[in-house]
Amino acid sequence: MGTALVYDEEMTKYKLLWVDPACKIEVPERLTVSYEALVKNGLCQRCVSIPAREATEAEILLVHSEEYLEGVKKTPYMTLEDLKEFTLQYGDVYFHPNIYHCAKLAVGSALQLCDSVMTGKVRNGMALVRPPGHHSMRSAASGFCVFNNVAIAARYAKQKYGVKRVLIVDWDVHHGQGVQYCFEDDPSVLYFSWHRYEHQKFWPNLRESDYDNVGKEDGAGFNINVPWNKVGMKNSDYLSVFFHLLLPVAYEFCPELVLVCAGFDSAIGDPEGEMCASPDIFAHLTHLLMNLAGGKLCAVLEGGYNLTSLPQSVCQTVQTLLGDPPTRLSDLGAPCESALESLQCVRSAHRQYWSCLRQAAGLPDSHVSAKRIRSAGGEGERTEVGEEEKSAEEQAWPEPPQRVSPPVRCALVLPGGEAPPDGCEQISSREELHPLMLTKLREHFQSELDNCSALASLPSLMTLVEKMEKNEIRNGLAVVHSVTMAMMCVLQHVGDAPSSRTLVVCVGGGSVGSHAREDGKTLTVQISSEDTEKPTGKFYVPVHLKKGCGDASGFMQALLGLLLPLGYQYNPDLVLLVQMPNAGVCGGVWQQLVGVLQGFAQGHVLVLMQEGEQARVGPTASTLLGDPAPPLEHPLQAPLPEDVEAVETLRSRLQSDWSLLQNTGESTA
Ligand SMILES: CC(O)(O)NCCCCNCCCN
Ligand SMILES: [Zn+2]
Repeated sequence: MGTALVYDEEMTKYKLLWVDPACKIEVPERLTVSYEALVKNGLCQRCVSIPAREATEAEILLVHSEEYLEGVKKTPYMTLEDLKEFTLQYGDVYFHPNIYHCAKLAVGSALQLCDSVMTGKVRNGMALVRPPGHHSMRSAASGFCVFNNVAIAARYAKQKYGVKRVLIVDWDVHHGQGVQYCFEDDPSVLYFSWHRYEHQKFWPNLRESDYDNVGKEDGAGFNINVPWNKVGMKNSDYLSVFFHLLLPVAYEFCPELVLVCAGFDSAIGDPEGEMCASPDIFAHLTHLLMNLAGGKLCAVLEGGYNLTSLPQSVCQTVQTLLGDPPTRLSDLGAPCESALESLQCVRSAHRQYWSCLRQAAGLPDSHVSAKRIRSAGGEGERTEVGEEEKSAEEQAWPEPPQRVSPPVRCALVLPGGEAPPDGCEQISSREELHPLMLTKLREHFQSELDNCSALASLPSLMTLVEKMEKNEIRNGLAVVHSVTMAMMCVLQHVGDAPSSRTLVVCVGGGSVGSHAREDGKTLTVQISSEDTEKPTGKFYVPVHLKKGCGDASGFMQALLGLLLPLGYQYNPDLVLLVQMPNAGVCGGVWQQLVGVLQGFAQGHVLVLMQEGEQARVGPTASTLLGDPAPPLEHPLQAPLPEDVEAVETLRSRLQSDWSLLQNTGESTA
């Protein structure tokens, strides 16, 4: 299934007709440069083009009042003076004879996108619209917004398609107070927003934008505000909030539809946000949301005022929606102290509503050690003077690198005779294993080697790895006689490369110790129900879950709160995902793991399975081919206290080595 793009150049046909410093950044070029960048990068042509349409009055009235609509309806016939007069009643917004038409098109575009996704015509998509929407309220325009495009789309999806739970992720740098007011008492719509706040000093200067505004009455817990109290937030700050707050809650909420208030003023160079996250961060934020709701994701443009970073961010988002591998994010540092404090405040405020945020009993908040930030080389407080003096517009950043999708997406090595699932290429090679490899194997696997079939698939596996290294293949799956033998082969082969880094994810028990060396060429995370004899090290992380991989919530907690931060900071060039014999991992969680891990290493994920696990081949291949993982069962049970404690203990022990694991501020030290 494809990716929809909704755009109509009619929405460029309104602009500011008088002097107003607060509004001059909201220009028609925002839309044209974004659309032209999609065309120039060949992304527009890969999308399913969906026409915009005007919203009906009934659709607008899903969120707005009659009197407000009646007022806006008159603006096309107003003189310039009347327009100025009409505008004065609202804040930081302007009207124009054609803005009502464009505002109806913006809402209609969001609804068209919604229809295309909900009817299964496409998997996901983006609507490039203006005027934006998330500030507009029931009876008021605000912050360049006239109608609340995304809020109307959420109500529309619930009414027309019976959607029971909608997640709205607002990564725009401003707080979408309009959305918050709309759903704050509604437990069927989870609104998440981060926003520049600076302790209420930043627009719209609302007390209710702070982290303690968790929603009201039945909606308590379903409104999540992450205030940024400093500017200059970076990729690691954004990712930390995803790993330690948004994703765990989103998986527990288990939405049937994800709407994104896709504002790109949270990117570097934007005069409003003054943040320092690179445009390619949106490739990862999008990727991390794409396995929710069975992949049903609608991104609707909100803000974004730097005409260089905006189109780059739009392209990064659409390219990920299309299934291209995200770029590798390099040198992710520690989240800054201010971000950690905000993160900790939000987690505390929401702890009572979300079982994934329950603190491990007995581990007081203040278990973090003050030395942690300094020893992790974390910036702690960002003191680079250089950045501070440069204005947002003077900031420079590298153009996001090309995201090439190899000619073959998924290749398989299967035991003799089996046909590969549709869309996958099969690899079988007759070459002999390299003698040095054979020697190495004999050292470790004397007994198995007597069984000649043990080696059968290894030459093909090596061919698969070589094709991956040459970027001829994006990812692969091999069903082998012995996964530990295959693992050794792969790591022996890639380990020869001077600076190779392989993230090894072992699902299930069993000894993987031999290869997990401490030279940093591999980082092994083993999730199982067994206590492994090998001690935890910086590069070997055994996650012991009481019910092992059979318990979805425990597993997801380890995946989101441990494995993702570790993997992003390690930044491997290959991910080796090994399903150990008798791992007992439940299907849904396995597919989530296969889906999420493709955000690393430009999608180079190699899955190893043992013969006899053939049932898993089909679903694994479909996820490797880019199909979204099916949603986990709802409701997700609360993680076991022992598992919470296990993950928490590992996190606090490892966070001095891996600073992306941090999720509490030093102030509690
Ligand atoms: C969609 C949106 O969230 O990007 N709208 C932002 C509105 C900002 C209003 N204040 C501007 C002050 C000028 N420095
Ligand atoms: Zn904004």
